Amino acid sequence: MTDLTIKPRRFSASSPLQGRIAIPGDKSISHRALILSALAVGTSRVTGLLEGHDVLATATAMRAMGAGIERLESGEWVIDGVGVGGLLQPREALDMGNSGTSTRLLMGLVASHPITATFIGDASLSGRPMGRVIDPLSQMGADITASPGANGTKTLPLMIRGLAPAIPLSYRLPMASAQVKSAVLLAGLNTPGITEVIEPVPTRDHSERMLQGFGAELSVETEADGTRHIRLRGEAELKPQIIAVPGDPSSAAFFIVAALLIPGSDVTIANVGLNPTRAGLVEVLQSMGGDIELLDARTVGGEPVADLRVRHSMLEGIAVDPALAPSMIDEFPILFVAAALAEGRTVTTGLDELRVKESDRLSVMAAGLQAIGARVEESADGLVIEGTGGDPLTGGATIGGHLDHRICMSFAVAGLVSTAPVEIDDMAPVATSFPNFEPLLEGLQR
Ligand SMILES: O=C(O)C1=C[C@@H](OP(=O)(O)O)[C@@H](O)[C@H](O)C1
Ligand SMILES: C=C(OP(=O)(O)O)C(=O)O
Repeated sequence: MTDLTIKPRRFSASSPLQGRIAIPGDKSISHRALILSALAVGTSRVTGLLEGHDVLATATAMRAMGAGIERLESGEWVIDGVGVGGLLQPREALDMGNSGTSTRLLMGLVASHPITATFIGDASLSGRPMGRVIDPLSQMGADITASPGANGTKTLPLMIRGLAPAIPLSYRLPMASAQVKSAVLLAGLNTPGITEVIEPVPTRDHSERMLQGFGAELSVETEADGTRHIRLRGEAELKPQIIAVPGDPSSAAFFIVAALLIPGSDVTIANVGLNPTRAGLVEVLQSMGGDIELLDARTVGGEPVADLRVRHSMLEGIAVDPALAPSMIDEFPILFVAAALAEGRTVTTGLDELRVKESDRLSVMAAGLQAIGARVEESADGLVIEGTGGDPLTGGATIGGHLDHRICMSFAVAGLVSTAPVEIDDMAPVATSFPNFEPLLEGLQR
């Protein structure tokens, strides 16, 4: 799984980007398509599956727990499910690579099956907090032994012994996290009675949509203040499905921002997922003055999708509403690059969660942007950025990618709008979510 070849790359001031591209499948939806297909009774087919390392880690782990998972051709996969309750004891440790989503969702599955699994991962993943899933899953009866991390956190490697039947739980999320929500719901699938997740701040709802699509009894009730109560009836029988995975808005984000920033650009990005719980970046960039046109809005695989036409625009700084953060949580690194070239000041707050992603995305972005000439200040929960008003950044520095795909791609885009080249020490992590990022970029440069 882990490719140890280091790929240093240099990104230089770019000619206009022009043309049409299709980006790979959505990472969140791809994980869930594999997991739920593997738990259905019968054969499911998935098209447009993201074949990034993170999703492949989920596929390998589900195979190790008994599912039949086969790749027919690019993006097209067939999955023979074992049925809810039918997961087998994996013989070896499950290697989650760099993927937080794989780890937390699969921990949820194991928690309510009568099996024991060990989870391991790379250096980045092994530093990330797992207490957030260990707490609710332990309340459901799972027995979990984790490694001690920095500041009292619980981390990988960890071992989880599931309990079947598990104890149904009503759990109020202490942080806005779709991974924690999904871990509890997936544990609830093989648990008698009703498992409830109470979500004060809405996060991506792909698990809810797809569970309903597979025939699980799941309801969502929203209070006047927006708090969502998601209730799932356990011991569900999932029916196999045919799933078309839409393009990943989090991958599209790099091309949207590159096209907005590079003069003369006019790019159409086909088939971009625009689920409202994911579309915050488009809204923010449009309110900064970005020319992003939604074409042919339609539904693919139960998710809203459109083609996006993006043209070079002068952006204006903005105070980003922290309530939008969950709907663009993975897009802040590239938004910071956009803000660095906007006219005036951009202020972001409420972003503590960025500190526990593949890297501490607030401090890594602040330091990297400063190194290439941007004016950035880091606060406890956000960045304040004074833009150049469209002038290029200085560039001329080497940026550490910190095993974080989104950091690598954000600074690649920054290199395209810098006077001197920006070197990324290792672009290999990009293969976790967007294996063809570089060829797609080269194909658009005129
Ligand atoms: O559920 C998911 O598929 C994801 C949820 C988010 O993480 P959190 O739940 O930690 O916010 C996001 O950052 C990640 O890339 C994918
Ligand atoms: C945070 C991310 O992924 P994960 O948590 O699955 O590692 C991401 O893709 O930006």
